[in-house]
Amino acid sequence: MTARLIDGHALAATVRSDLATRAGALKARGITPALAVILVGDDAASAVYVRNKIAACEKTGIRSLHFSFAGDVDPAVVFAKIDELNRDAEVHGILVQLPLPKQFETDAVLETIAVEKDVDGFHAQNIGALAQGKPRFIPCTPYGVMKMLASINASLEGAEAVIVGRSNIVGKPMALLLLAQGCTVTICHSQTRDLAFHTRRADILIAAVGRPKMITGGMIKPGAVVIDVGINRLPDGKLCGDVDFASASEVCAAITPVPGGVGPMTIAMLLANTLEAAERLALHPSF
Ligand SMILES: Nc1nc(=O)c2c([nH]1)NC[C@@H]1CN(c3ccc(C(=O)N[C@@H](CCC(=O)O)C(=O)O)cc3)C=[N+]21
Ligand SMILES: [Mg+2]
Repeated sequence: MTARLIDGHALAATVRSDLATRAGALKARGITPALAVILVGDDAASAVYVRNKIAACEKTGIRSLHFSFAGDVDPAVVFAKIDELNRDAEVHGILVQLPLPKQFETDAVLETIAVEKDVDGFHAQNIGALAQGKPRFIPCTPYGVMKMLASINASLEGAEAVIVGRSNIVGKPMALLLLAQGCTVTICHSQTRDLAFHTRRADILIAAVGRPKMITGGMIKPGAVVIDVGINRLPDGKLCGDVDFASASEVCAAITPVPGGVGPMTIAMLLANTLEAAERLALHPSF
């Protein structure tokens, strides 16, 4: 291994310590920052992520409220809960864990969350604000990736950034953020004709497809920065990313591990957005 490792756990701990200070300052003014998490169904991975989120809240002095519903729940029940949380002045952030069961229209659910409490940044208005270069909440995974790039002083102005994956929650907002920092951005996806042609040009390569080890060393430009957003569970139970770490780390300059990379930073930025929401609501109580 020749590449520098970008340690998501260490960076997340740094972010959390700053957040804990800010949470303390809010509490001194009588405001306890609070995040409400809604989980529908019994997806095992979702349960792990939600547990990690709640544990991270506790470490940081953020109150967490957790609401679980059966997988066959009537969507009206979940809409009613969101509505109640939207009105609750003691709740600053609301997150509905994705994916939702089939009977839900996901966009309709996300659009129900009050924009000023949408700490995932998935509401159409918040995505729109980001697209216009006036972000209100930056989606947590791409936000965490930007912090990881900053932590190694990656130069972004004029850099070739290639994103593999075009999801609304990672690929698209990631492209907007890199674009805003001066990268020339390419988004690749399942219909891209020659994936390796694009990835080999990348100074910054972001893998967010959900296909285990699909990006191999031969697809990477020597000296590139490689960010692995994928979290795949192999048949043996081990986690791996979308990047083949062994071959990639022989070629690139810096790389994120899985686990211990983007995942912990995603959670840290969720807490950051929750604190941001609480601070804004403290400043503008009528907001
Ligand atoms: N409304 C919503 N917001 C999200 O932010 C959201 C979501 N839905 N649905 C699913 C994805 C995925 N996601 C992760 C969060 C933490 C880890 C994480 O903690 N990963 C650990 C390992 C966890 C494990 O052991 O499985 C790590 O990479 O080291 C991973 C993935 C948030 N997401
Ligand atoms: Mg994607």
